[in-house]
Amino acid sequence: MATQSELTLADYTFPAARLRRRISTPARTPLVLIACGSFSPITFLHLRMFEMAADYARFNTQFEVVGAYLSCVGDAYKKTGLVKAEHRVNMCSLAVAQSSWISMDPWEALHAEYLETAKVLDHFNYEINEVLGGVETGEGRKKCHIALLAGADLIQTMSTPGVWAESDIDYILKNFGAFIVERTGTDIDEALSTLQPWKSNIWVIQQLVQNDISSTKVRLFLRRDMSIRYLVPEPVVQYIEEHELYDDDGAASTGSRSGKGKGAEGGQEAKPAGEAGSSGSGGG
Ligand SMILES: Nc1ncnc2c1ncn2[C@@H]1O[C@H](COP(=O)(O)OP(=O)(O)OP(=O)(O)O)[C@@H](O)[C@H]1O
Ligand SMILES: O=C(O)c1ccc[n+]([C@@H]2O[C@H](COP(=O)([O-])O)[C@@H](O)[C@H]2O)c1
Repeated sequence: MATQSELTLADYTFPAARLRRRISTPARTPLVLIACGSFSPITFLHLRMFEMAADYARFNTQFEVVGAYLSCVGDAYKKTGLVKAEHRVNMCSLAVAQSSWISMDPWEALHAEYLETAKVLDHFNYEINEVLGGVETGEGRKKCHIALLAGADLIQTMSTPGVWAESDIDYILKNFGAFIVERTGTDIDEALSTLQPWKSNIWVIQQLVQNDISSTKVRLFLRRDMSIRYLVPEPVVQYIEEHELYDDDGAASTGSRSGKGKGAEGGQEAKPAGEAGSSGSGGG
């Protein structure tokens, strides 16, 4: 497989190999889950989100999951702690290498400019429903429902003035909707309070085993020379070691300390590891 550093948009092809092209229950609506984020680095919780969402969809909705994608933000996002896109894409690819249904799509990360999430979801809709023509049901073809998969902190940022364009929130929640995984430190009711007009397109998933891993904590452990084993997949541990990522603040990173609505994590570095805050709006 070409590493992301060798890939350019010119030779990009949509990764469709793990997308199930035939639905097993024709009455159901095929669903593809898209997790957008920094993934700096990817953790087991990010992977676990897909499993939680698939269970939730199976037991509580009329959807049938036919595929799932990780999409890393590009370097222009310039969030604190963001290592270069090529590393994040490579780590995500390693993390899903053994998965039969989760893929890594480098398209967003290959862009030099920042791409809003609405555009990223449009890309998946185009590739899956327009180019590939959706999925076969046995009774004809059906378009897939493309949905955003995110943690509660991300949906909370939709209520934070200035982070998202109002028109994008409407566009995303009307046309795609979101599967939201509860997250320690985020009040889900509060996070959803301003999103009531779209509530029929927002599915909230309880974490039955509370898991508070965050990339921020993983980076903090690495800077303190502490183990991150069993917080992130082993090939990702090895990749981080090989490339000496996150050893110090800024090395191999995109360089900025602030980005689209994101602050520095310097304050957290001063705290003992156990007190490091959660990420996202709570402290990412
Ligand atoms: N522990 C968690 N519980 C629920 N959702 C999570 C958790 N960790 C990450 N997510 C979600 O995963 C997606 C990608 O997150 P992101 O890459 O920002 O990870 P993060 O751990 O929050 O990173 P950072 O600590 O750098 O802010 C987001 O939608 C985020 O809400
Ligand atoms: O599209 C937007 O306007 C927008 C505003 C804020 C955040 N996002 C996306 O939400 C994700 C947030 O990731 P993170 O790591 O900052 O929690 C990332 O994929 C961003 O591109 C997108």
